[in-house]
Amino acid sequence: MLVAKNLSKSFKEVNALNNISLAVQEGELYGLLGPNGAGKTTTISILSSLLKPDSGEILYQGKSLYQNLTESKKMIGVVPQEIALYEDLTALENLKFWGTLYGIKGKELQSKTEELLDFMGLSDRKNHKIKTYSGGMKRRINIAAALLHDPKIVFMDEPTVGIDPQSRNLIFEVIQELHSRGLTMIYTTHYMEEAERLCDRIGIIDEGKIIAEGRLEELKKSSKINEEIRVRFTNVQKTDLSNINNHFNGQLLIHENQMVLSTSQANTDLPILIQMCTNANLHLENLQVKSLSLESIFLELTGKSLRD
Ligand SMILES: Nc1ncnc2c1ncn2[C@@H]1O[C@H](COP(=O)(O)OP(=O)(O)OP(=O)(O)O)[C@@H](O)[C@H]1O
Repeated sequence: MLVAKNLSKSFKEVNALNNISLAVQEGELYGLLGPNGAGKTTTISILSSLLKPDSGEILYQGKSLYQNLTESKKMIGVVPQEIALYEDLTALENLKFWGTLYGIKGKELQSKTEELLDFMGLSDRKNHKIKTYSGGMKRRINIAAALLHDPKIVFMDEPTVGIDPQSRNLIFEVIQELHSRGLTMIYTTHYMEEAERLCDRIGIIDEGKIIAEGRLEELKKSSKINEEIRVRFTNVQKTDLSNINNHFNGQLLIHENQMVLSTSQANTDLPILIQMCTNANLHLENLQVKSLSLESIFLELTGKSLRD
């Protein structure tokens, strides 16, 4: 469906993309996972023709994007990170506005907007102004706007940023339904849980490069580590964990009251860890040994946390 070869892009001295190649099959949900500034938005802006690469090649169904720009654009839908809706218009008016831009008219526009409002579960609110919508509802209309012209491939740029967990689940349901209908999607996120839950295949991107790619099981198999020890403390400061951090150099992630140790030898590391916590007088609230997550794989590959 989509093949991109050796894409590079610089903004003055910032090397935003460095020789990125990827291929997405028809019907696939491909996740681009990476921290802020990794190059996700630049990648999808280039793949969707919003931005020209400095070098590289993009093919849709075997044909060059730029040699078939008009045809290719009809195949592409983009859900931008920023909400692209008029606050003072209703949801229906917004969708009609976007539909007109795509050249959809009359009865077709009417039925398409109604169908998408229904699909997004927002028919009963269609005549309310966008400014009365919650963040999650705006996101759903933003997704609907990208689907009006029946694209074959849709790019979604961090569609769950800044919304509550319930709205996030509704958006996941929408994406899973679109996936089951066979839509090809590229989904960017810096939340590893989303990539794990939704995506068929994941490309891990950092500093403008894809540093690992594959299905979740493949990524896990290729990693040297295989387990995570997750410890939640009742109350802990980063400095309380400095001895533990020094001992397990480079294997530890710390977020607020939680610490995650990535290891290939949980049997040996677990007793040492518990002993060190006892010595430091730390109160454990919860302890789990789990199989590897994407976050630990990212730590192993880059030496840093996805959330930095
Ligand atoms: N128009 C621009 N001008 C200058 N620098 C830019 C521009 N767009 C992106 N960059 C830089 O390119 C790099 C990649 O940015 P990009 O927005 O693609 O990352 P991202 O992974 O999407 O991050 P985020 O999750 O924060 O959106 C960053 O260093 C960013 O500052």
